[in-house]
Amino acid sequence: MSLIVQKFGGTSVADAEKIRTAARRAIRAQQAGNQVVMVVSAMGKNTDLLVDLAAQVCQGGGDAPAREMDMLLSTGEQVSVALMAMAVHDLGAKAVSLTGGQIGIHTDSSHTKARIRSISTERVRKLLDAGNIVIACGFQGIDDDWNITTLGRGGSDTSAVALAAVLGASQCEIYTDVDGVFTTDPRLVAEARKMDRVSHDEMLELASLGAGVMHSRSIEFGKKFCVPIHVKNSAVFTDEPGTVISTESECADRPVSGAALTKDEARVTVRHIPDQPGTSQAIFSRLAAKNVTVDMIVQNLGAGGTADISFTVPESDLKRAMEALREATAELGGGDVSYDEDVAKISIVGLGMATQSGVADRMFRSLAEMGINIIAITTSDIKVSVLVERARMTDALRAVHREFELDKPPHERATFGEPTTPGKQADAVDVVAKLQHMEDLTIHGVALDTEQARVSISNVTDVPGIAAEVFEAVASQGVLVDMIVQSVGEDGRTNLSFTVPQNDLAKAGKIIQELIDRVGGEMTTCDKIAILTVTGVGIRSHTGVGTRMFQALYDAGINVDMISTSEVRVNVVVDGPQGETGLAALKQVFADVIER
Ligand SMILES: Nc1ncnc2c1ncn2[C@@H]1O[C@H](COP(=O)(O)OP(=O)(O)O)[C@@H](O)[C@H]1O
Ligand SMILES: N[C@@H](CC(=O)OP(=O)(O)O)C(=O)O
Repeated sequence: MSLIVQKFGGTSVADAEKIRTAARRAIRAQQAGNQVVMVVSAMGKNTDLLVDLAAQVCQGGGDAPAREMDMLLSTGEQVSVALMAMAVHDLGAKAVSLTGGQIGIHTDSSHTKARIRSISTERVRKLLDAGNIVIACGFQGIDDDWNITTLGRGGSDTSAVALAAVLGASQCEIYTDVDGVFTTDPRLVAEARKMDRVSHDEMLELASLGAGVMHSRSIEFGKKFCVPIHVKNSAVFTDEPGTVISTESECADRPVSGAALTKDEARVTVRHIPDQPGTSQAIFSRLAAKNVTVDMIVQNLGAGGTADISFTVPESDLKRAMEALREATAELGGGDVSYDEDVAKISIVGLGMATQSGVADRMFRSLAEMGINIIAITTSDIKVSVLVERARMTDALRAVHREFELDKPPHERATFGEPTTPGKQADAVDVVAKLQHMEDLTIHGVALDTEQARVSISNVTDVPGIAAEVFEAVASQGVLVDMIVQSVGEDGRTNLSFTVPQNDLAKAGKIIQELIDRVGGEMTTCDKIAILTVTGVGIRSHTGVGTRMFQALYDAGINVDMISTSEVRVNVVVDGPQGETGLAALKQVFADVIER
């Protein structure tokens, strides 16, 4: 008998009628011959109401104790599962509701953002075998000391996919208030189109860059444990397929599959820090110690012995980030820290981007045409992110959606009816081994690329259109740009660095020189750089990765020139001759977590 996990988000259990509709759906799946586990979130906006209540009670300026926050937030899901079980009974089937602790979802003790360590399946299996629909609280677990923990906002998706993985479910259905995963948030861009399918890597990036329809860590599980995920509309009772998240992209030859917006992050900049080995390590180890997740790290080449570094942090972590930075700058003996909450991050994601030139410049041009200034840029092989002023974020999202014609279906559309199970079925022994460390860090590999060169432009006028002009010039020469970073400007000037294949450096250098002769600025190039890359799953959200990486490079006496991060990789640029030493250092520091 096959087992199905059905997850119902808050929007799908917002009132009594919706709860009954969800219960009917589960009963129907059971009547079709499946065992059914429902994972349910708090009703409607109840979690938000609880967060708000906590803020009203804590007026002393401090944060509410995290343990008590979890005790409070977990109650939202407890209300839903009890009501859901009652609805199932009322409709004539058997059901038992369980809290995270009762199921045996064991987590670490990092309250409000706990990670799953393991899940016991015995109790769930017994209840299923006795003919029950099992109704599980999403979003919560229990630590070694029986404290209730929560998995971070939106975490019920992660509970659902993790349960599907341990129970060997044939599929995990995510029911929500839209028809599936769209090319961008349909609430913000009316032309957004539902995708038939999307690959794990694209979804990982989209989810971590703001596509709130899925919790990014749930995609890690989907990928690690080969769980087919179907995102569907809970209000529609048809065979409408929704979106399948699996190994395949919707269309391989399109450069961009989707766009996302993050508006709850703040930009932090540390200027005038000593440009020497150990700077990044001092900063990121302190941030990691305070469990601050960092994104969009932009470090540009230093000038006059000092460097600037900028990054974004969730607004809710800003206070802790500032404390960490005060400690770090005191230790480094210099550095001015500033922040800006009036920013939003716009990203484009697509597997096809890795092999096509002229993608980033199209994004930059579409923003320039709307008069939107780019504050900072970072890229990885399958995404480009830019920081813009918050007031212009929706215009920016619409502009990039239009530019890449995401509203139009791809020519060669993947057909439905194909098996949705991934090509590579996980080996049973492998799965069991991984399940013992459910959410531990997994690194696929460490790599060195010595075929790239770097071009850096400093002191160019910071106006809309400058990035578009630079990358259109490079693309006009047919040169494939790999990493791009644009740091946060100062006094109306900004700096841009990017990497190109060594063979193309002369071409790129010539065209950029012509450009800066016109618009001002200075160019430096380096014909031999080394790019060190760590790839894996959920790298960005494991704050320890950056720390280990920068510590290892520091210990090896290597200075980091550029950094870029994404959910599935971290790249750093170092001096060419130091590449091999850097590679050896990284292999050693990640030896215990590299997948064999
Ligand atoms: N790329 C996207 N595709 C679909 N929905 C998206 C996307 N990005 C953001 N969303 C938003 O996510 C919402 C669903 O997530 P959420 O409100 O958390 O629902 P649930 O309560 O089901 O978890 C949608 O209503 C939509 O506005
Ligand atoms: N109720 C939790 C967990 C969750 O995942 O909710 P939803 O499925 O409605 O996004 C939250 O609001 O964060």
